[in-house]
Amino acid sequence: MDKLKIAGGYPLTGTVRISGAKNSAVALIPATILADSPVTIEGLPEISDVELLKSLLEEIGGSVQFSNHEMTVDPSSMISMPLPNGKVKKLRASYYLMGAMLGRFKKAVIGLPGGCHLGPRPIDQHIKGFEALGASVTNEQGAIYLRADELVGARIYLDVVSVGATINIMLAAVRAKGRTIIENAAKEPEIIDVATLLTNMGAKIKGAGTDVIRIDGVDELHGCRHTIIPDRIEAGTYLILGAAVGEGILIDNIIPQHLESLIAKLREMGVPIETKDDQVFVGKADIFKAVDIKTLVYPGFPTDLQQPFTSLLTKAEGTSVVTDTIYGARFKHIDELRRMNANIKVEGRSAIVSGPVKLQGAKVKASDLRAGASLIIAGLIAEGVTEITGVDHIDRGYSHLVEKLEGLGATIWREQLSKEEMEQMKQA
Ligand SMILES: CC(=O)N[C@H]1[C@@H](OP(=O)(O)OP(=O)(O)OC[C@H]2O[C@@H](n3ccc(=O)[nH]c3=O)[C@H](O)[C@@H]2O)O[C@H](CO)[C@@H](O)[C@@H]1O
Ligand SMILES: C=C(OP(=O)(O)O)C(=O)O
Repeated sequence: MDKLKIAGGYPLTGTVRISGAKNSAVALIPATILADSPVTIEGLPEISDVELLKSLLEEIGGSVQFSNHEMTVDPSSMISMPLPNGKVKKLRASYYLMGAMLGRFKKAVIGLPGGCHLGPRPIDQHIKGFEALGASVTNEQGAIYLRADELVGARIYLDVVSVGATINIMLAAVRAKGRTIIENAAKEPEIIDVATLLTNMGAKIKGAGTDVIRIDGVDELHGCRHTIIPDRIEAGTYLILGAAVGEGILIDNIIPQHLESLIAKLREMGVPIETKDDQVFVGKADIFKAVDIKTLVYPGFPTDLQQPFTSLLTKAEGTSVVTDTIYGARFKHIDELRRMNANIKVEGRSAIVSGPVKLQGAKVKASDLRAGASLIIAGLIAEGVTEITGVDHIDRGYSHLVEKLEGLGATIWREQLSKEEMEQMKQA
């Protein structure tokens, strides 16, 4: 296990290229289960969630080649192997194995997912969808058992707008009999990306990216080639980092429309931003104005950028209020930022940030993926050395992080945890 060290307080410049989207990748890879011949996905990020899903597909009999960001999955020899424990617990998106295996085999046994601890993360809407399609779903000792004689299209209204439930129901429905209509569907770009792959595989899907998705089931899906969309959350992280410590940073391979809410907030703070077709240039602000943010479903401000943005707000003049309406307890990074001299208090679903303060390097722990991103940004801002443990969370979602930051001129490196530190991590 590693820790990250950052010698902060220095300006960054240059160009950074954004990788393929984690939250697409983790759905596209399970979607390949539904095909009867090889599927190739180009532009995948090199992150541990992708590696875990690769080995889960291998566990169920798939043949998977992954090199140079390109994965080819031959699903023809897959079987509906039960996966009640093990790697499924290490990531959130293992829940997509439920929809994909149910769609293809009409049965699946999948352990309840892991992923970032952001407070309660129920999957009742996924289950509601599977049941509506005709599956029986039971929870036995922490694993979900799904079985159906046949899947039949249905009208499903999501009580909560959920990215995972929308995609999972789509995966189960593409090979069901007849029409499925998902109402109050999530509209995130990753949903369109998954629908595009499934359509290229022969599925009939209309309306992905709106709140009503219509799926007409087909008997078979075939192999194809697909290029993943860029990661808007990774791109957003570099935009925030560029605003915080950049003296001119160009972010390449980005879809600016996916980040309109963030770009608007950065401009409101006084950060100069120029958008081009697939690039965004972040200039240097002289002073930062305090702003309030409220996380919302897409196209609102993404909850996954709330934690990184909070680090930038420590530099703003005045009081900023950060409210997370998606995950009201997504504030585990705040105590760590306080160790670095941030002046933030949490009240209910909001963090109140007073600034500007001078952050100082400290030993801190990433409790989840975006808490890690927030601490990296804080470490780059802070005077002195910041040491971040919990790097395994960061590795779930940031491809080649150290190399990309070094490319911008940052002094950041990995060190192995000592035996003592490993012991402390286990006990925590
Ligand atoms: C792998 C992946 O794509 N992860 C993303 C996905 O997570 P994930 O798909 O798990 O998040 P959802 O969109 O499902 O969750 C949104 C909200 O709905 C609630 N909910 C969700 C499902 C359900 O059955 N019941 C229920 O009550 C959740 O607790 C949360 O408050 O979207 C989140 C919200 O944009 C992001 O933070 C995650 O990065
Ligand atoms: C919460 C996140 O991921 P996951 O849903 O995979 O835990 C995230 O990407 O910020």
